[in-house]
Amino acid sequence: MAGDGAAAPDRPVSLAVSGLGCLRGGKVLFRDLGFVLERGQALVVNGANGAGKSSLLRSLAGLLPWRAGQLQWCGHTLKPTDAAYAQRLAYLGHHSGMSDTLTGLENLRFALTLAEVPWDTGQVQQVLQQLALQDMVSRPLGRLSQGQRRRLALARVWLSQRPLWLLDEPDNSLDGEGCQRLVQMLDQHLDAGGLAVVVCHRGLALPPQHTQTLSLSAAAERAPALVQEAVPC
Ligand SMILES: Nc1ncnc2c1ncn2[C@@H]1O[C@H](COP(=O)(O)OP(=O)(O)OP(=O)(O)O)[C@@H](O)[C@H]1O
Repeated sequence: MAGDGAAAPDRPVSLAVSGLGCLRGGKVLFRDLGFVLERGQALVVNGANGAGKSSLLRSLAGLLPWRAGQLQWCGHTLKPTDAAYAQRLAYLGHHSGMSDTLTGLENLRFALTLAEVPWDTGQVQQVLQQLALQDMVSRPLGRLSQGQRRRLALARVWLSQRPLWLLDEPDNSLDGEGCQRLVQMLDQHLDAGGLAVVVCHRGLALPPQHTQTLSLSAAAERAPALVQEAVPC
């Protein structure tokens, strides 16, 4: 199925983070943060506004330099600018990063071309169907609702064929049905052996045996608590 093919890495993947620290605007957001994700596992990150969740995700994506600590991808120690690692991840920030004037399909084609992913019409159609987007992808993005745009951004991630997904509040603007589709999408990605780090205020009903939760404290001086359980939806 499309989801499986889109997510399946060629071989088992892992991400190990240790001693990670982040300084932003002269303030320590977190320090000595660590976790390990093996094939098929997700980390859900929660915490108060301003606690540093997006900064953590940007650090993991190599968009913010990490001040302390180490990242290992499949056992190899990374530098923030490691191009091979960048090609293994799909990052979704608060904004979709798509053009308002292009249609949904044109945006997807552009994004997949940039990511050097071949266009597979069958797979694209299947992902669009799973996110209930078929009827709106021929419209310019600027004429879509926020929830529809978010679904399209998720389609971009799904079709990216990257094993590591870094998703910042992917449920933003999604209705209940959209949240269910997001969970199904993540389930399929994890089933196919992918990894995910998901920032989420509300929590997502991901499989508990494959999900860790990291709570970033608003008080930056405190060490973050890592709990081995899922957050109920
Ligand atoms: N570009 C920036 N320069 C300096 N400080 C920043 C910058 N962006 C964010 N910050 C600060 O870093 C801290 C953490 O921000 P971040 O966006 O990571 O928090 P968050 O946990 O994702 O918050 P939210 O739940 O509101 O999305 C905040 O105190 C914020 O003011």
